[in-house]
Amino acid sequence: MSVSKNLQNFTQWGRKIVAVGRNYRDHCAELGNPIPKSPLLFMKPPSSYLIEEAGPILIPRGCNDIHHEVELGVVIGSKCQDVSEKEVLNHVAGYALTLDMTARDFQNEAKAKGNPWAMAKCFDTALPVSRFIALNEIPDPGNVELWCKVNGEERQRGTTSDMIFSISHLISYISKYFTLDEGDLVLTGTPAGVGPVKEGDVLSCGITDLIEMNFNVKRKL
Ligand SMILES: CC(=O)CC(=O)C(=O)O
Ligand SMILES: [Mg+2]
Repeated sequence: MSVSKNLQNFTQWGRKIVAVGRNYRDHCAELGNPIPKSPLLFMKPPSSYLIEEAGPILIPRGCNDIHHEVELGVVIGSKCQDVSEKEVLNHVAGYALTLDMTARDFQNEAKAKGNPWAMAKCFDTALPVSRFIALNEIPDPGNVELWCKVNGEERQRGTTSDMIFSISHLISYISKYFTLDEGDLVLTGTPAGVGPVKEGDVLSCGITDLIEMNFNVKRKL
């Protein structure tokens, strides 16, 4: 797919962000969650994007347990509606390295009450994101090593080959229920090792041999 120069600024488009949860067995196990039979989906708003130069990750007011979740993001290049798994890669413009920051205490409370996860997943700065990564930089999205460190100490290392549902399956599945548009981002779930960060920490993550990003963590005043 040829990518318009403009799409390299996908975070400024204000497009949808669809996130997949529980897509790695080891992560399901660490939080005691069942293995899903079909993709578990939720949304994050474009106002949650945080690019590296823009400042720190802000722990939301009242949150005492914010977790890092490193994930591969997929940038949609053209409208996806009822797209078959075989066709999906024709609609992918590129990728991004992301952190699905999660207020775990808010999420646990919401889960216990059967409420939605918006407070846990949608706060400002809940989606630190890298530059646009072109298709040729990730020749095989099904075999990408992701890592995450807190103050230099490794917390997460996993590979997209361990996803329960592949990128093709996820995007085809989503497109059967709602349309994905150019500039939308799909977060593909996190491997094991999620855990807390606190004010003053430095959170780093990367794709091995390709990209690294670093964020300071502060509490929102
Ligand atoms: C338990 C979660 O927060 C689900 C999620 O986002 C994931 O990546 O898994
Ligand atoms: Mg996640």
